[in-house]
Amino acid sequence: MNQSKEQRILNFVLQNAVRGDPCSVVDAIDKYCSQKEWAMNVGDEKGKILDKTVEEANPSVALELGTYCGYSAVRISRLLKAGARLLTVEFNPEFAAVAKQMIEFAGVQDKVKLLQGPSEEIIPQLKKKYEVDTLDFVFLDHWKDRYTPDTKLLQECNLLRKGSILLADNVIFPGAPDFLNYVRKSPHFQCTNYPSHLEYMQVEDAMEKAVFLG
Ligand SMILES: O=C(NCCNC(=O)c1cc(-c2ccc(F)cc2)cc(O)c1O)c1cc(O)ncn1
Ligand SMILES: [Mg+2]
Repeated sequence: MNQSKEQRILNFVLQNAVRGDPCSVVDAIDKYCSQKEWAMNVGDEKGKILDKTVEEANPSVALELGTYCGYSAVRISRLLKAGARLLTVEFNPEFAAVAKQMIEFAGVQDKVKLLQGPSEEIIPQLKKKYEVDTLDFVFLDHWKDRYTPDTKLLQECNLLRKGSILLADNVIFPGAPDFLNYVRKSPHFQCTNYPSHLEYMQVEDAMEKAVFLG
């Protein structure tokens, strides 16, 4: 059975990165996906915006929606303080299997909990099943038409607190127009747009930061 693109990315990392070194894993994925096969990792240009936002949030508990191969899970978790944790949600079992190996190779498995399943099922379980009180940081990078319903669900489940920071990828390309509308019109969010480019391409994209005001 021939390999998937995601398995090829993982194999390139296993052969070209340094076990236990998250930065070498991130760099190896970027090298492969910019030179060999495009893939929907957040990439280095938007990754730098992600880094700055994670540092601003300095989260004890972070949530990522859309793990894919684990690129941003590794990128985020390398910045977490001792004892902090990242919960990352992936719907697609094949992607989740690759991401699990990527996270373990990077040596961040003690900081990251990978949850495989639909976000709309997992979000309502976070408090009771995953012992979450509130989320300090949320990275939205899953299906673009899920950004708005899942943001509403996070609010309904009382998972956000005054100052919780949401960061959304791809608000220009592929685009999340309803999400931009929702958070920018809502009195409960303070929004900032960060123009950038689609990973590994010269196509315009942007990230949107939405701080929950309570
Ligand atoms: O594939 C699932 N999520 C990936 C979401 N991410 C994206 O779709 C995504 C796409 C692009 C992109 C950009 C240009 C282009 F030509 C095609 C795609 C870029 C990105 O940066 C993304 O983040 C998925 C599966 C599933 O079964 N259930 C729930 N989610
Ligand atoms: Mg994305």
